[in-house]
Amino acid sequence: MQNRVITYSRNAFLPLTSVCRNRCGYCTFRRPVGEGCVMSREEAENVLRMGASAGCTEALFTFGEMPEQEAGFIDHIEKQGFSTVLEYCCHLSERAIEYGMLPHTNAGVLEYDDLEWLSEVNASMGLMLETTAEIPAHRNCPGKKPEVRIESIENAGKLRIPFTTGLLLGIGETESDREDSLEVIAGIHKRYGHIQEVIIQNFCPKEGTAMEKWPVVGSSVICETIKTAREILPRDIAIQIPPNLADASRLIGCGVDDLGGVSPVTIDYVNPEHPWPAIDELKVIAGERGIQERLCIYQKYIRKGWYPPVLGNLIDKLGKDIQQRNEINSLNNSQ
Ligand SMILES: O=c1nc2n(C[C@H](O)[C@H](O)[C@H](O)CO)c3cc(O)ccc3cc-2c(=O)[nH]1
Ligand SMILES: C[C@H]1O[C@@H](n2cnc3c(N)ncnc32)[C@H](O)[C@@H]1O
Ligand code: MET
Ligand code: SF4
Repeated sequence: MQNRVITYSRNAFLPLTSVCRNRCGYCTFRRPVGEGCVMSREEAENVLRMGASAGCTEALFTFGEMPEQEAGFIDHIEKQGFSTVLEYCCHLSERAIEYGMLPHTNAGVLEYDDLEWLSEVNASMGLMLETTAEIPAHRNCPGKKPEVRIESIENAGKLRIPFTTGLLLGIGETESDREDSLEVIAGIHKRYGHIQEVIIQNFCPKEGTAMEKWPVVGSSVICETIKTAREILPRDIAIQIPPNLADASRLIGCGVDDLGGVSPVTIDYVNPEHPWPAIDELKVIAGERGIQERLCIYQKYIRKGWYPPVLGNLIDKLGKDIQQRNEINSLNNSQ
């Protein structure tokens, strides 16, 4: 995997709701229940339309965890014509498929049954483990308890959902906690075989949060963690870093395989102060390894047929589309 080409996915980011039952000390994405706390159908359709015309292959649904547990939320979701955010997500996933994009959902922790029916319209799903350590940043976060996250990731394995997980670095964990978190992910993958990528994401302090002045981890810690991840994780798991948060060109040499989802039509709503590099810049970051587009479901899982029947034709078509684009790009490079 070390010398394989660097990959990325072209996506359109839809933050369906900012309401969340957790209170992570590092997060500015979360907002209280109020006007505009649910993305309207019109806004969502706009992002899907723009994404499709920009050649995106993935619709990324990321939002607050179990928002229905927050008082007054139901009124806001009902205004869009749904009784839960997952019903809304399911509807928009179907719309995304009609627009020609593969849905990938990161909704936080989900109940087994919810995971099961949402997976019927998703090509892949994700949930960051964050860390196996009990840390103050996760006080008042029922969904960030390590055992709760681990169970959810295992459930995705039982359901054969191609899965993205990862670590958030510098939130109060120690070096040995990072090793422990990676061992846990490796162990889950050995049992279920569904982890396609692990994100090594560095925490970025945000103004107005409890962790505004919290020290950040430097590139050397990120690099060490990537190397440790490469040692601990099975070879078939890709290591992803977000190119808008870290010094990606330097970290490539540490064992990175992938630059994750990059959205040409929206900002990164979780890290709005960090714009993504332009798609042309990804080529510079990847250097001699070269850069190629991938789908949100990796080849291995396409071959195994780990996707719902409704996605068969679209996966086939998009696979051919990106193959053609990748060939044209590599031809241009060799001229
Ligand atoms: O733009 C972002 N994309 C995030 N993504 C998107 C991700 O980079 C891509 O959608 C996947 O690589 C799938 O192609 C996540 C996906 C997950 O499943 C879990 C966590 C994340 C976290 C982020 C994030 O913080 N910012
Ligand atoms: C969607 C993912 O975004 C990450 N996330 C949440 N807040 C921050 C932040 N301040 N800096 C970096 N990553 C963050 C978490 O790991 C979450 O699971
Ligand atoms: N709320 C979910 C989680 O933290 C996904 C998005 S975070 C902005 O797991
Ligand atoms: S990081 Fe996710 S779970 Fe934590 S408060 Fe923000 S939206 Fe909620």
